[in-house]
Amino acid sequence: MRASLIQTAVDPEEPVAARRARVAELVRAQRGSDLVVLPELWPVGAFAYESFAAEAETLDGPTAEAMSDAARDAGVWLHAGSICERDPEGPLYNTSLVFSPSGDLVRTYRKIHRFGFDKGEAVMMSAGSEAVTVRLPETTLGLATCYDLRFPELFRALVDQGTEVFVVPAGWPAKRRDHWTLFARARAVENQAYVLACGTAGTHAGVEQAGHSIVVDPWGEVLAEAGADEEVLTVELDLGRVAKTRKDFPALRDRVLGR
Ligand SMILES: O=C(O)CCC(=O)C(=O)O
Repeated sequence: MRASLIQTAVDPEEPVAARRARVAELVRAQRGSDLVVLPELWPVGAFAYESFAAEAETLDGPTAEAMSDAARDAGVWLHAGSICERDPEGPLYNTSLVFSPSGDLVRTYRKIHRFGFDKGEAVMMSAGSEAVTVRLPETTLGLATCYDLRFPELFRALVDQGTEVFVVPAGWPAKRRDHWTLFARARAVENQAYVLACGTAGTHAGVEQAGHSIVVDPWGEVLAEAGADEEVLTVELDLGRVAKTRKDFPALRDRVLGR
C-alpha cells in the first residue's frame, strides 16, 4: 500500500479558503497513492484558539466538501486530517474525516484527549468518546490525533479492534519534537503496527510547529521522516509485516492486564 503524508504549512497570512484550495490540489497530485493523510486542524491552525469558533464547520461544510472532491478526483482513500467541527447542537469538536476513493465521508473521529490543560482546546472543545477504526480493502486503520499519542491505552484499544496502521494527524510544537518521534516509535513497537504521523509546518499563533512527520514500521524502524517545512512523504507499506512481526515476536499474546 502506498501512503502519502502531506505535511501542510499553516501560515496565518494565508486565508483559510486559499489554504483549503491549495491543499485540495496537493491531494489531487497524489493520484497513484492508496492513502493520503493530512494533519490536525490544518484549515484553522491547531493553536489558533481565537479563530476556532469563527472557522468551525459542520460535517458537510467547505473543508469536507473540498476534501470529498479531492479524494474522488485523485481516486484515493483520504484521511483529511481534522477540522474544528461545530456539532448542530452547539459544541465544538476536533474531528478527523476519512473519505473513500469515491468521495464518501466514511468515518469521523472526535479527538478524545484534548490538549491545553486549563485553556485552549481543552476548554473550548468537547471530548470525543469513541475509539474509531476504518476498514480498508487492504488493512484496518486506527485513528488518533496529536495529544492522543501520549495515551497508549487508546492505541491498545484500537489494536483490539483490529488496527494494523495507526494514522495520527497532529499540530505538534517544535519544542517537544523529541517526544513526538519517541511516541511515534513507541506506539509502533508496543503494538507491532505501522504509525503514520502527519504534522504541520510553519508557525501560527506564535507556536512553531515541529514538522518531522514520520512513518514507522511494526518493528519501530523509521521508514521516512520529513524536515521542518511543507513536504510530501510517500512510502510503500508492506502490510504483511504486521502479521509477520506479531507471529515472529508474539509479545501481544502475552498481555495479562486489560484484555
Ligand atoms: O502533547 C503535546 O506535546 C502536543 C499536543 C498538541 O499540541 C495537541 O494535541 O494539539
